[in-house]
Amino acid sequence: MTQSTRIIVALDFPAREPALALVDQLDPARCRLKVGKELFTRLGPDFVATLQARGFEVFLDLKFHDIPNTVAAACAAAADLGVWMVNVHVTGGRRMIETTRERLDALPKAPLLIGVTVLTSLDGDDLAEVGCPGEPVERVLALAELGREAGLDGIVCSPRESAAVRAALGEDFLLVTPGVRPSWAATGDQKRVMTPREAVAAGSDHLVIGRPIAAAPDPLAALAEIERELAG
Ligand SMILES: O=c1ccn([C@@H]2O[C@H](COP(=O)(O)O)[C@@H](O)[C@H]2O)c(=O)[nH]1
Repeated sequence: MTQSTRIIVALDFPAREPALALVDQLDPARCRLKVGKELFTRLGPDFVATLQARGFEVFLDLKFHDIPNTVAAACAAAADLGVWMVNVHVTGGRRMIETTRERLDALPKAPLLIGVTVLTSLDGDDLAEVGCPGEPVERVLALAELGREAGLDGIVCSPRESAAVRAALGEDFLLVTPGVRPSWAATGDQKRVMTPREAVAAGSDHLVIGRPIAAAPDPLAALAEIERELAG
């Protein structure tokens, strides 16, 4: 993987026009694209096809969390869109993940299946408030182990947990990390963050980066700056 293809640009936009204004400046050789809840709810599968027609691999970030039959069917529907990666919440449980794995394995071509562990917008206090006391890293590790046993290709975690998950689960497990903030970017609602360079050094495979690029006055310059930082 080149440093550039590590980058997944999050297209968190309210409409097609501003999203495409950014996409038209990007190059599939330099990044993949993430379509999340906002854009998919507004524009649906057609927009995914528009991005694919421009040569981009798409991470469909809908974070499915439901009963096993429903999530497996939703991920099969995502596979029909030809997306590169799809995700579920690990807290949906072992059977939900196993059922989805089996459903995807029966298809001729399946996306990578990854699981969200602890949202990068949460810290220890937030977790305690929802009944999960303890350090985020402990919970991420437990969910990562469950997810791998159940058949996930990798997890979504913060780069702050990447080194611990790598040490526990080895190299053959994808670590997809949002919560990436170059030193010059605002943290916003993210609580567990690292810079792009720190994230890769910690073992992250893919860096999901939204606002530091999308909301920058010059998004292409922001992407180039991140690529420079990764190239060292
Ligand atoms: O734990 C998670 C899981 C998903 N995300 C998504 O990643 C991007 C991050 O965008 P930024 O603008 O770089 O903060 C966004 O689409 C989230 O939905 C996450 O941040 N944390």
